[in-house]
Amino acid sequence: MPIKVLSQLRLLSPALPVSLVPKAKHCSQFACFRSINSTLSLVFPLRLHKFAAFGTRPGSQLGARPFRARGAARSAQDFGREARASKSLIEDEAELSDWVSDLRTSSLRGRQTSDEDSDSDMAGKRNRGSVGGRGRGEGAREGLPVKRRREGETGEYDASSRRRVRTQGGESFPRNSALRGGNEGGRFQARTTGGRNGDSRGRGRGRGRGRVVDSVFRKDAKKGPGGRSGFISDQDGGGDNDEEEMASIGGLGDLLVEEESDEDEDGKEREEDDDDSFYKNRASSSLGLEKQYQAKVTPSSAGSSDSYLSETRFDQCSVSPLSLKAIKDAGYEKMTVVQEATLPVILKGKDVLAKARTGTGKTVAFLLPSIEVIVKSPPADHDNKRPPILVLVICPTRELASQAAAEANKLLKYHPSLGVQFVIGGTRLALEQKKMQANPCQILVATPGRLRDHLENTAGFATRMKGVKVLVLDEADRLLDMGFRKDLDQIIAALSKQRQTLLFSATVPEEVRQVCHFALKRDHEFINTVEEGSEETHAKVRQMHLVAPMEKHFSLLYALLRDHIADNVDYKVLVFCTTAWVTRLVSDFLGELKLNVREIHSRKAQNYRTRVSDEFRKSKGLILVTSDVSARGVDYPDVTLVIQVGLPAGREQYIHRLGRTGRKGKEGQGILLLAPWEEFFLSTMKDLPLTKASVPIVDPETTKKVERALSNVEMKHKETAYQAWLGYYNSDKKIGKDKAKLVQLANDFSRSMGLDNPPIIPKIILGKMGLKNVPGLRSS
Ligand SMILES: Nc1ncnc2c1ncn2[C@@H]1O[C@H](COP(=O)(O)OP(=O)(O)OP(=O)(O)O)[C@@H](O)[C@H]1O
Repeated sequence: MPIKVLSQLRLLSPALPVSLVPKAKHCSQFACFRSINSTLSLVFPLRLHKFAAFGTRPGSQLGARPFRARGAARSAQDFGREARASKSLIEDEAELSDWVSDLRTSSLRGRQTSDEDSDSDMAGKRNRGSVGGRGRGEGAREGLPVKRRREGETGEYDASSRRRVRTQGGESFPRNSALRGGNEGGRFQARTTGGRNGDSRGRGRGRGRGRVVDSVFRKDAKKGPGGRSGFISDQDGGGDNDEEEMASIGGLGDLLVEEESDEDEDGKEREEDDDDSFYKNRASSSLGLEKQYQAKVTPSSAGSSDSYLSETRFDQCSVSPLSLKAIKDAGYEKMTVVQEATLPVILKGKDVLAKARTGTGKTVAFLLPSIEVIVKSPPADHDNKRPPILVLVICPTRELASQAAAEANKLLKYHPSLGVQFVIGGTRLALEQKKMQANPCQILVATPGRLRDHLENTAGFATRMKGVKVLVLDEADRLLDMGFRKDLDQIIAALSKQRQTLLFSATVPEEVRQVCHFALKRDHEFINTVEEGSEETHAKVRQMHLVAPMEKHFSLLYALLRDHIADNVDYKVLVFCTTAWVTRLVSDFLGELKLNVREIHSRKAQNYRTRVSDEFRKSKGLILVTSDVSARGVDYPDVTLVIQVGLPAGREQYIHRLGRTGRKGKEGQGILLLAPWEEFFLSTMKDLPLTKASVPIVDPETTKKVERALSNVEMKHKETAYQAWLGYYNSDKKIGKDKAKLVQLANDFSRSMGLDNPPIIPKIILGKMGLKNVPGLRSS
């Protein structure tokens, strides 16, 4: 009884201290919870895995080398004692979803818990990019109503605010095509923030802290520190190649709220706006002393406008010989531009916010100096049982955490006393706890939700966290959006204020730049390697859009792929779809057309996703149809084409998805396939070099083939795709506000799959979507 179920959950909402939670596990109404959970997972396909206190934790993660104690005991307050106040479940929908999940996990089905998150669907809700709300990651869930939205999530907002960039003099102006000029000078902008407010941002390019980067490197190189020697045998920290869609997602709280009135929903929005203004106020005060400076890369690195490597070699920098040895083994000789720009600043101990294009080596850019900080810092006194974590890297996805840990392992190859470990959602907390106890490492890579779990539930962990010298937020804009902020608040509160903080991302929207100041010191430096007036995307990636009626999308997609395959023997294509279920549908469809295709999304079991991800990384001649689980950070080499079908979650998400091709200075191609009513999205990307794609030929024979393929796709898959499609676009303010029109469009989508009669949707779901009694829908 879903309504009853929701009311039962609501009964639990006023305050649910963690300590009370385990009792739920032994609740006599276990069967009832199981049914709650299965109903909820059907209706709200959330990722449900985190709430450790409610039951067994799934999965595992890999540790690496042990921590070598270097001193005596050191005390710190246990975070547990400062644990969060009890709160409403509605306030923290992700945790509620996790709790529900754990009930399911503990259910009599005896299912392998490590697959839990595959049951959740993160992809049903439009995720408006980095300033999006709780529906982060791959979006949120299939077929869900998503009412709670923040102003910052709208395309219009993105359009106006995103394109505000600073001139050398610090004034803001809209970026437009006239300002694009490549980076003939090969220069990047590096600025500091930290003080001045408002419009009088002061000094112009080249003034203030101006300096020439290569001279800095030469100077620094003379200092070259020594290092320890030895070979590390234990490399397991990087081996777990899990996929993370997001540490947690929003939604259930939304739904509970939605069940009530619009006023409630508005109230929720106001609550979040209040959060925003709190951070923005803090942010603007930290912007008061803003300074700017310009740095220059060496002339030779200025060659191509898209050059990702600088002329500076790692051995010209102040890097320890053992790190240099590892860098050499990894095959890196010259630094990438972002590495060159950030290394000396980080080594000086500054907080840094860095922006650099996708695939340009940001991971090494933050890992290498972090390792150097540890190597150079004197041994501290500490509790041998609870040795401090010295570097903490927080990533928004499991995949990224795993990649970063693997990269760290490469760099630590010759540092025998240093190790890396990663902790990620969707895995068994207890196992992580054991591994951390047995093998405490100095570097920890984590997803935010899981990190918070450890803070709250792992003995001594909070004490270890107090030792963090360097905090890295990878994909900073994503991490600092509303969805992760609560987790981050708690995490940051648990860290020492003496730490150094580094924020890296390919996209740093202005509003996030402001919000992010809560994590950084006032005198931090903003190092932007994307030249003013140039695009955030790679010049070598040809970007095109194709606007066509929805009924043609399947044929056009097939024709685009067919043509691309014909022209590229070593084709490697990513097809991004709006939701997990739409991803499955498209994959089925392309499979029916005998294309070599794989699918990856949050509905797939973790081990399958890991396997497919690995296969795609290594393969050529393969198409990977994917939801936004692959949008950020995933380093698939040599992707020749990225196709995005339907509205991306936002401008930033478009850029990150596109960034899966053209990595490391390579060429690539991107095509955005939209319906005419989605064309408005292009206005948010006017400063990007998108051109109109030529429409591929779809002859009658191809049309027939496509129709046949669609008719072979399982009906159930079409039904779920229809529902997911409806949920996704329903959450878009622009499209979702006119429900009748939305349903018309959904029915067009249904027809495009070959279903003239749209699939039936259960009334309860329609109610949740706010679509009850909307003409054109069929309900049961
Ligand atoms: N100095 C270097 N020289 C050559 N290759 C490098 C260097 N530094 C990093 N790389 C490689 O470049 C690739 C891209 O790096 P990475 O994934 O860190 O990019 P990124 O900027 O974080 O991308 P995204 O924004 O998509 O997350 C990786 O395969 C990495 O091993």
